Amino acid sequence: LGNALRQGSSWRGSRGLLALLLVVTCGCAAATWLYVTSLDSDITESLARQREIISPEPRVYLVPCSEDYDNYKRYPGCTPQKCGRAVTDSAVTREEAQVLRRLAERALALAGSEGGASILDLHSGALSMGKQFVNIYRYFGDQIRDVFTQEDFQLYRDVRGRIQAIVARTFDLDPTLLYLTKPTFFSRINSTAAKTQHDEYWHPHIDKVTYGSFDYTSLLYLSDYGSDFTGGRFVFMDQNANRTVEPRAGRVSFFSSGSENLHRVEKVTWGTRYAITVSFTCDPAHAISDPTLP
Ligand SMILES: O=C(O)CCC(=O)C(=O)O
Ligand SMILES: [Fe+2]
Repeated sequence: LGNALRQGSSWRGSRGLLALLLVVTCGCAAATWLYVTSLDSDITESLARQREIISPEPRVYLVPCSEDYDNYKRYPGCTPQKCGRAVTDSAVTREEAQVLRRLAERALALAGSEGGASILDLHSGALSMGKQFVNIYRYFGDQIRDVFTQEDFQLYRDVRGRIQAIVARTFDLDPTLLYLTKPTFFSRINSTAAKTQHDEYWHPHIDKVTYGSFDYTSLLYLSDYGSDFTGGRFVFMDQNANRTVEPRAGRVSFFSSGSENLHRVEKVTWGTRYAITVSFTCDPAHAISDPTLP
């Protein structure tokens, strides 16, 4: 009997050991899974889909500010203290976006890059042509008045003002301490293979590093993802995930320009994508005035 009891208890003991082993194995598997998925940056979330309408309030996604801003002079009331991204479909109407898109089509039809990405900067007059740029005001002279009207410039100024107000409201800034800066430009992207570095729009970058004076970047989309073009989504590249914004005509996406907002644009696979990049600085020395016809 004593023997049988001893055997019984040792059997119970090894069953306990087996259960413990099972728990440890499952625990290890779960930890490994969590670790692997945390390394996997292929998780993609959408911040804004083309088919939804984000209105009246912007959809705001805050992230901690990077230390980038510490390397620059601080401008109270403007320098980012609140960082992140936001998307709104109520700042610019689809009709206004269409007017601006037609303007971009007319202007970029004058020339354009040989590769897939062309830009037009109304301030400097820079327009992609073949493998380089020309100054539209010099190159086309008075003819440029057939392409742009005073009303076009008025609409551009209006839209710029509305975007500035919404950036200021979202990030708790004084709107009068935010200035337009350069480059501010129209872009046209299609699936033609790149011919020069200027055509390589898809590289991950930080606007503050690429463009220096930027503190807040805004993008006004003039065409629709999925119907005017495919590919070409905007991607915020976060530590653990990619967060996309699908372009929609009239949609404004805006964000603080530091490394908290590393981003890229997917390659356009079909069709043509139009957008305007409107950038803001806190440094009055880098301010530019609204473009006007010469
Ligand atoms: O067109 C876009 O969606 C983004 C372009 C961009 O990243 C830039 O102009 O710096
Ligand atoms: Fe950018």
